Amino acid sequence: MSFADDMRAATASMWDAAVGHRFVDELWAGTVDDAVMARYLAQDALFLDRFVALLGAAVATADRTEPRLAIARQLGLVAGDEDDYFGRALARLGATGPADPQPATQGFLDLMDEARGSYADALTVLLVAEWLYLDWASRDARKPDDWLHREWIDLHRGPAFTTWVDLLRTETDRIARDADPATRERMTELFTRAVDLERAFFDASYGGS
Ligand SMILES: Cc1ncc(CO)c(N)n1
Repeated sequence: MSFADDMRAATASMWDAAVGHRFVDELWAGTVDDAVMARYLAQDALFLDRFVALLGAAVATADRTEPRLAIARQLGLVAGDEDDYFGRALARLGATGPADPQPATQGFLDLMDEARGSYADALTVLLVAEWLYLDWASRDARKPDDWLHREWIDLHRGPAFTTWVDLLRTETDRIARDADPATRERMTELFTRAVDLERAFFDASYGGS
């Protein structure tokens, strides 16, 4: 197994708890309560801001042109199409102004700030965020009718998004292959923290932390 696969296998129970979360089930069914969706998206708007900074750090620290350009293109999509969804979704849900970060969100902001220091660290956190979302969004099921739910699924699935996650996985494996044991250990620690936070982030949408 590759390094990325090993890290995922090591976190399987928490990974599966996030991918199979009640929020994901309700999103697919189109039954997420508007208050839950509003809480989730308001927190995710805070996440997205720092996620764009993390993508920028990966653009800056990549050691090859090809991945640097691929990451830059994805940064453009997040700052474009995805930001457009947020604007429409939060307006429809009546969200006013930026939210205060809940503990899971703050945990992610801190993790992303830490991970900006090196390509290895940035890649690892990007990989979890995108791979785990690809996983829950790739269910083979009928999509919900309401654009609020359907578009959030569509932003995280399909051939282009799958290619993007493949690149993150390939890059993570390449960097880990050449890295010293301390770096690999640090990558594993960041990966595990990120998976835990993904689960906690979904929980928080229901008023937990
Ligand atoms: C919390 C969270 N994790 C991952 C993604 C997708 O990158 C997102 N939008 N929000």
